[in-house]
Amino acid sequence: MGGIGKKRKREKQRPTIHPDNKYAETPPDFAHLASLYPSFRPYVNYSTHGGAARPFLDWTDFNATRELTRVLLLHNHSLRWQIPDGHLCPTVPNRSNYIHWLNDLLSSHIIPTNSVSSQQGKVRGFDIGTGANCIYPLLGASLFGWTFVGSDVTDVAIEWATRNVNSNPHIAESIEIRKVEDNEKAPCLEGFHDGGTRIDICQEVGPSLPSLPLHSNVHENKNYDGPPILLGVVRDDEKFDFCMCNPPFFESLEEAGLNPKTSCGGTSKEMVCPGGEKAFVARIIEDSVVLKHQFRWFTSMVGRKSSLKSLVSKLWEVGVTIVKTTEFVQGRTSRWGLAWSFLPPIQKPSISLLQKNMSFMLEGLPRQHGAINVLEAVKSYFSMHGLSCTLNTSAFTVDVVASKDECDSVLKNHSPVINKSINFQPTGETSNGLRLNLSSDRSSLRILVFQQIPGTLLVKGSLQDRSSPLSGVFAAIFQKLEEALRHEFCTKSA
Ligand SMILES: C[S@@+](CC[C@H](N)C(=O)[O-])C[C@H]1O[C@@H](n2cnc3c(N)ncnc32)[C@H](O)[C@@H]1O
Repeated sequence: MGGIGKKRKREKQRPTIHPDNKYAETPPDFAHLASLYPSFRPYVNYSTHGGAARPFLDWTDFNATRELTRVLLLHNHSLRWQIPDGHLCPTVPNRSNYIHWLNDLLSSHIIPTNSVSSQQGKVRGFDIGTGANCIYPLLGASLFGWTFVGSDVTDVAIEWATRNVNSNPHIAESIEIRKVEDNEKAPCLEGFHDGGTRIDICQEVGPSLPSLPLHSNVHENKNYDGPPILLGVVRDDEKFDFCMCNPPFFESLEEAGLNPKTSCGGTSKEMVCPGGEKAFVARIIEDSVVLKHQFRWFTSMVGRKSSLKSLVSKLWEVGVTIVKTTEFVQGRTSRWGLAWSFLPPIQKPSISLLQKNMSFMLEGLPRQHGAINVLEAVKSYFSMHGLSCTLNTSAFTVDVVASKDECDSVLKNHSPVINKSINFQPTGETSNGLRLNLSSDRSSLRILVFQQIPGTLLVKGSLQDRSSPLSGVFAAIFQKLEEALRHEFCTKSA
């Protein structure tokens, strides 16, 4: 009983719909829509189970789901829309979640806004594989006034996406539909190794690509060898605030299968690519390394948690500065949003100059990752950068002593991979009070780790005093530490 109760409680706590989503409070009212739109009426059935007649749709009927999407886009977004039989039919609440999450990212000011100049001050996005439905550009333009390039490889997608754009003259100017040539191979990526053998995946075209780290885990996976995705499609002089993608999730038609409980359509071109979503998004990551100065945010939807995990590792390997993930839940289906950037995160000067204490939480840690492991990782992080630090296992603290120059060099370096087995020689003793070798240009900061609840740790950082020479870099150092710990403990435990 207790177990079931707990499970229910956990299910209730699962993230569901974005709070700004139109359907967050009130799901679509089928009876009301049927009363307004006669074409929708034939698809609404009523169950009399339990007294009151409750409207419902037959989700296995493609025409019913398509008509629902059509009337929702018309009713709630004033958008005229249609797709051909059998093509992927988007659900509006689900696709809106991605758009709202993107809006959160863009307005978060985590990275500079002016580093990639947008067209006439308007947000500009690139929708990879916009599909016949062109759903993301239509929603993004209508909800937030964004402008878009929507790309696709199939003639049918290009024809119907163009038709959907032109049916909405109020936003048509904001959306360009761009054909990706299917007969071209994506530009070659060099430098991947498979068991020590160098593999050149295809013949190189366009700008040369940097070698990726040799320990890239991509050799475990199938490589993408389809048409270009970003590189070769985005023009040299173009800049975008973001790219987005709902990739072909599956490796084969068999894997795509048919969910007998729903009928959202989807042709093989829409649903399947060799290597599946992992290969497709891995290629977006590789393209992003080359196009890092042309986009503020790169994002993609991911259909499997296992893909998310390996893609996040790949991102850190290629040297991104930020990774953000989110979970989109609709009914019983989960999808994940993955975002990354190569821009330096904004280090808020007001905070770094004034703030003496900072903290963050590490959540969802597996049992084997306790406070001591995190403390050891903190010590390892700083000592790998050459800073002297002391771990006090009874007080759950690490005291770090550094000069301003040493801190600056930490900030200039890429985050090192935390190596928990590193040997470190402490330079001083600490108990509750600090007793470290502080010369005049050196100062100390203390990191404390507390267990909040099982699986959740609070990491606190505090400067010895506000006038410390480290006060100007404290926030930035602490942010770097947070990224390194999240990378070590949160992505690997995902
Ligand atoms: C899962 S569908 C997504 C359609 C739409 N964005 C949505 O969310 O419903 C994937 C789309 O990617 C397109 N596609 C596949 N490879 C592509 C490539 N290299 N460049 C652009 N589009 C591609 C497919 O034709 C298909 O329309």
